[in-house]
Amino acid sequence: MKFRLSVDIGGSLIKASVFVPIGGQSPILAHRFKANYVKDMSFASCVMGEFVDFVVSNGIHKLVDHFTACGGGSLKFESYLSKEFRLPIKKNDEMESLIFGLNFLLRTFPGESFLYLPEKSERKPRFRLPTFRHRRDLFPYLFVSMGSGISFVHVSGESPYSWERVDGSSIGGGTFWGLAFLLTGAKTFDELLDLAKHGNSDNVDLLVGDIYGKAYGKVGLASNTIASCFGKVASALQKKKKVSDADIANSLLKMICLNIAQLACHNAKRLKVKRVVFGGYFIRNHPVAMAAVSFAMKYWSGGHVKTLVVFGGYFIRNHPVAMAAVSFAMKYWSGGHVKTLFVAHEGFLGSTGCVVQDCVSYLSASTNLSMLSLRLKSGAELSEILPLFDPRPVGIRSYRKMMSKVRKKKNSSKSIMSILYIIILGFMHCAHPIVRWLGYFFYLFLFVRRFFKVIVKYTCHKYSARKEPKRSSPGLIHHSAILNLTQSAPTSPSHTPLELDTIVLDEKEHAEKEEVEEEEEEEEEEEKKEGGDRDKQEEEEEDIGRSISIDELDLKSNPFFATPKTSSLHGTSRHPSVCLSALAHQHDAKLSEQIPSGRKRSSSTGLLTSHSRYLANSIGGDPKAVGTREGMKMGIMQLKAFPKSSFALLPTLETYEQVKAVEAESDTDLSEAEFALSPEYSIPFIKIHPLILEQLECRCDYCQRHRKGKLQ
Ligand SMILES: Nc1ncnc2c1ncn2[C@@H]1O[C@H](COP(=O)(O)OP(=O)(O)OP(=O)(O)O)[C@@H](O)[C@H]1O
Ligand SMILES: CC(C)(CO)[C@@H](O)C(=O)NCCC(=O)O
Repeated sequence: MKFRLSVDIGGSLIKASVFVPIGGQSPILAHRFKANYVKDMSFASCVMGEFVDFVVSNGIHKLVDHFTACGGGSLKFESYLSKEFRLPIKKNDEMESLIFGLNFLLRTFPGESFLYLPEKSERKPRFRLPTFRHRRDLFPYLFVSMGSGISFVHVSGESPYSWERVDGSSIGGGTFWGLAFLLTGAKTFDELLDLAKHGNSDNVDLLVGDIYGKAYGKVGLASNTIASCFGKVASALQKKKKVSDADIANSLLKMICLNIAQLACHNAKRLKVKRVVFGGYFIRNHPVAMAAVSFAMKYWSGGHVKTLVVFGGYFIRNHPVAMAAVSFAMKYWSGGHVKTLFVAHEGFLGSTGCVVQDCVSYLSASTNLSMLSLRLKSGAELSEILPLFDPRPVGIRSYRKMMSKVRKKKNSSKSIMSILYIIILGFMHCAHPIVRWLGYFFYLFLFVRRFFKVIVKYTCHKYSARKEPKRSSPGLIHHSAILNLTQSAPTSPSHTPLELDTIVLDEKEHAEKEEVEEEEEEEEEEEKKEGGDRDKQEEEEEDIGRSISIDELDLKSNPFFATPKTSSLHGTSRHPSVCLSALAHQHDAKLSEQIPSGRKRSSSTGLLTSHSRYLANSIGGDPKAVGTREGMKMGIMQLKAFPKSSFALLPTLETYEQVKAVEAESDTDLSEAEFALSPEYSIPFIKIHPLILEQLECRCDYCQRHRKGKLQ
């Protein structure tokens, strides 16, 4: 799997996403970018050259063999870009990429969409939502792309072709940008947002109360409802009153957002859709915009449309005023029936869609979105949106430079300190004996500390050398996970195992592999049909692969995990370890094939621990966290990401309460998470949750002895 570069070249901005596979060409890169992820960058369209410079100076164009592009600029700048990068461009449709990216993000990443509820908690107004795992929860919806201009797209399904652009508005982000620059002294977009945050639109807008003196109750207009945007300005200027830039920016932002939300509401009503999703860089997590759009949606739907609104777009950009205004507006106009959602990667929907589509088409044209989501999650992590116009500290090469600077600095400060120590040592001879002895003790302390540091460093080095070496490194599990995209969704335990050592670099090789695998699968199926005994075995295996919900596990009455007594008796993670290692013995042959050489231990528990660490590594987690609360959290997040699997990372989960506690702490809803043996890996013990082992009546010595003891 190679790097992927995608760009969305819009009317105002260029958004780029780079897919970085784990264990990339540079070890620094692999270290810096722990796992596969899509990294976002953005540039103003007017600085197309700057974008090209960024890609070229960081050598990103050398890491890819082509790049994908969407948006109007992908057509306009096609020949310019392909000449600069000396790479072929694959052009994707703008709307198609936006929808693809949005569906992918909403269906894949928990917390991608969030409610903005400033009235609930001022300190933490965001309420992150889980993924839309079920299609019925999401489709159909109305997507509002808030870019330079506004597009309203009706999305009826997951396929990238199930959409129709039903409306548009030329009053959008570009309008705000242009008018705000005209009307205020702001020089950058960020300045504008800052102004809007501190402004008060009531000083500029004419309210119903300003006209009526109170509410116009007969037609349902509250006194604080805006009767006319900027309606106070003319009279204020006539009276030679100054209108502040902040108030103008705040009012303008609200005006445009309210207009967009109003159109969205009318379109939603017309199309009878229940959900409206807003995206585009214009919103850009900006609280004023989000709040304004939310308010408008609520107002204009008149409370009749139960609407789930997801706002995106860089315009809003985490801005508390915009988010509050949108949320308020949506609630107001819908009579409380509208849920206003914002998306975290709003500005990068197109480029993310492109990069993900590119991964899909590279591997297999038939791979569907949900499969990709599932697979990417094995190592995927979306980076935070990086600041605009400041690509320097984030580039690959710049990172290398940065690191070498840090190293140089460290080295020079070390040598200065050593010289200082020698000088002090010289002076100490002339000092009072007490001071001298204190000095000697201090030096002894420094020496001992250094000694331990060296030991720790040596062990860590040994460990990290294991962590990210060339082939057969744990990190490569991600490669495999991605490569497995082409295989059908795992349904039976006999599913093809992951090949940790294989990186398929070209489609041809991959296609050949696939053919062989398909043949093997067919053969296996025929064999199974032959023997009745085998049928039985198959049934058993199917049962193991069955998904079990956490509630089904009835953990409270589970003798192993329900009482604290059990945990004190067997230590925190002994039992699962023993169970797991018993299973490990059963599958020893397979294990020895799959655990990288030199990692096998004589003790089965040791084997398990090493394997848990190995697994932690491979999912981009902290191996030191295995068996700790952090490890638990990570495991839970992982369970969420792989709904059909469970991990050995969870052996310390002893009680249902504990699961619940971690669930609450990690802001994850586990009610839908399924705990089951995953058939994707041929190493079953990795995937077995200790709680499930118990359910499955594990036949390992330890469990059997324990059961006997209980019976007696
Ligand atoms: N730093 C910024 N500089 C310029 N505009 C910004 C910035 N941050 C947010 N914006 C807003 O984002 C808008 C652009 O949004 P977006 O990138 O989604 O649209 P686009 O793709 O350029 O346009 P279109 O989709 O209409 O072709 C701008 O018009 C502006 O309102
Ligand atoms: C032209 C696009 C689609 C380019 O992204 C966008 O800016 C837009 O939807 N503008 C509004 C055009 C209209 O009035 O329908």
